Amino acid sequence: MMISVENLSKRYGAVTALDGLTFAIEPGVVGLVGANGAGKSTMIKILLGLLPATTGGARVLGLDVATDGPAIRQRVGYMPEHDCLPADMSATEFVLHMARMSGLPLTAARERTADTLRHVGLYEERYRSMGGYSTGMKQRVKLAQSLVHDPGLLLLDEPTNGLDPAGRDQMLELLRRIGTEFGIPMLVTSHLLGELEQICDHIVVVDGGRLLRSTSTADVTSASRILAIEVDERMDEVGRAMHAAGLLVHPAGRQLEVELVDDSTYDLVLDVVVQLGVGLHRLERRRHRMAEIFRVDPSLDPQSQASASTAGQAAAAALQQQWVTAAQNHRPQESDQPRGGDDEQ
Ligand SMILES: Nc1ncnc2c1ncn2[C@@H]1O[C@H](COP(=O)(O)OP(=O)(O)OP(=O)(O)O)[C@@H](O)[C@H]1O
Repeated sequence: MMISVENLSKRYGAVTALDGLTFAIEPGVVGLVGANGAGKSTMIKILLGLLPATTGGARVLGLDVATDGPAIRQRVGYMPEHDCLPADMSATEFVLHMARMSGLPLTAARERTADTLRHVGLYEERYRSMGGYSTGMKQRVKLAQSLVHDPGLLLLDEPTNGLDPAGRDQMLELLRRIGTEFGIPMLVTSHLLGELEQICDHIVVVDGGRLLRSTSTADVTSASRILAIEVDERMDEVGRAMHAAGLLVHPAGRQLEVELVDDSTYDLVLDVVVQLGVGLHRLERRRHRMAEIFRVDPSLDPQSQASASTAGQAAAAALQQQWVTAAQNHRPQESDQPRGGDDEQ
């Protein structure tokens, strides 16, 4: 197990930063997502053995955070969230210093420093003072110093923070390569679910210090029970005919969405299309979107739901209402007076 956390809580005076978290993650590229203040940095500091938990505990690479902090920090690379680089040092000087601090002999430290800086995409600039670096360059140096001692695990706190969209993409690509090509497991935090979805095998979601989900990305983004259908004309009429055929259908922009019950759903859809003689542009199963993991999971403690998923419940209720309304609007006996041609523009 890469990381296991058991009933972990952390309080700073009256503030509860982490509240009874339990989860376990296998080696891989793992995302820890939550809004600002959700408790991500606190979690990372506890995992490094730098901050004691108030109650509960955690193990990192099999080591106990309460007693094995120094051994954990020797084996783990850490990229802190905030700018922490000395302005008057060059990237080479700084990363070499960090390599020496971790115990590498001088020659090995020099080699590793040059290799690591090249891997993260810093070339001639590495001899210049870091005070003049862009945010993207500083993030690369922070990443390089976390990698230089060849760690068994990386803990990266908001590595895309402050980057523009192109810089974010480059950083995500770099992390993906480090995770897959070099095979270094990592825990990456972000407040942006969409970013982590791109590179992570597993996602842990925290909200207000509580665990909302711990799930594999593949599970969440697997195929849904919804068929998306696009026809070349008369979408409203097609929708009504599908409803008359017993399908649960509703419009979604320029497409119709039909609930997939079993294989016969495909036959019913195709029958309608053939009967009405319209052209079928698209017929495919929708993928789940990662954002759906913010929805309520009934297996979780009810208290965490209340704060966590108001938005999720509202979204689910709105979706339900849409289905009902759409079904009413598609009632066949009203077919001579359809809704005012919406969704056709
Ligand atoms: N040293 C501290 N003393 C008091 N409260 C703290 C301390 N550190 C963090 N907190 C509080 O604990 C909560 C969790 O903070 P934490 O920094 O872990 O969240 P985060 O998810 O990393 O957010 P961010 O991305 O904004 O850093 C917040 O309410 C924060 O204000």
